[in-house]
Amino acid sequence: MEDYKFLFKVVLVGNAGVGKTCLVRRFTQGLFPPGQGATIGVDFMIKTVEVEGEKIKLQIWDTAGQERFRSITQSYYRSAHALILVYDISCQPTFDCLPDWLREIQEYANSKVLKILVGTADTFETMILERNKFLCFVIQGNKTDRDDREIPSAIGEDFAKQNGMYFLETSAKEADNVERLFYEIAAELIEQARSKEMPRSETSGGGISNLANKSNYLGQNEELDERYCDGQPSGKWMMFIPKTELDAIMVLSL
Ligand SMILES: Nc1nc2c(ncn2[C@@H]2O[C@H](COP(=O)(O)OP(=O)(O)OP(=O)(O)O)[C@@H](O)[C@H]2O)c(=O)[nH]1
Repeated sequence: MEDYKFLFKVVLVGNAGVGKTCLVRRFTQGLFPPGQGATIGVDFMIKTVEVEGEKIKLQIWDTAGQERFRSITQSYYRSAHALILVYDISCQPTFDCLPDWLREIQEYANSKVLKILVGTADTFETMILERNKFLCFVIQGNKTDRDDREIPSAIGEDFAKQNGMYFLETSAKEADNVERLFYEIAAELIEQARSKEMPRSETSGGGISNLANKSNYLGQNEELDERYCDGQPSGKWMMFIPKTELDAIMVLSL
């Protein structure tokens, strides 16, 4: 099994044509695709990075910006650790739509919540996340290589600040700030994961069921939700799968 310490799910959303697919391909494949077609539904790519000496697997979900795919893409927001909301700095309407995106994300991120702890037998590292709070939320202006900018950086930055988000401008075309975007997200998620780790003693009292033969559910959070929570979601949920060898899962009743 591949060796990594954390698996993080990063989801990109934003209007059609802002460059989400190009950003993902620039980061995961190091190229700027010529004649990139519109994304149909949702696509995903994986890249393992090393941050602060830890191997981190980033599962990057690229959603379609077109309205007609919205019902498919909505279901991906709620299981994200980090959400990147992208606009095109040379296209005012893509910036004007950001409040609508925020409303929609809020609506879908606030659905059922539950709390699960996942650990390995000997270390039992655990992390708990609030489902209705993304750990890392970035507003990102793309296409900085263009000379027909419509949204000044300061306006984008203000919007991000008002909504408590990170802000970064990138160019997928020129590979400007793209690595930085994903590495900073990974670093932020690691920090938050570490700060949420609980000592072993705090985890006693819950029921532990053996998952040794079910480790193929790594990262499949929706399946974990359904399978291990008896259809009674409540409280918080867990999204990190911390170790390659998953020995046990603890479901806490709240
Ligand atoms: N100049 C410039 N063009 C870019 C950049 N990133 C993407 N593009 C162009 O913008 C267009 C749309 O890019 P995509 O990556 O397909 O956009 P998307 O957001 O994934 O679009 P949907 O899949 O429809 O949601 C393409 O023609 C890209 O070549 C960039 O950084 N600079």
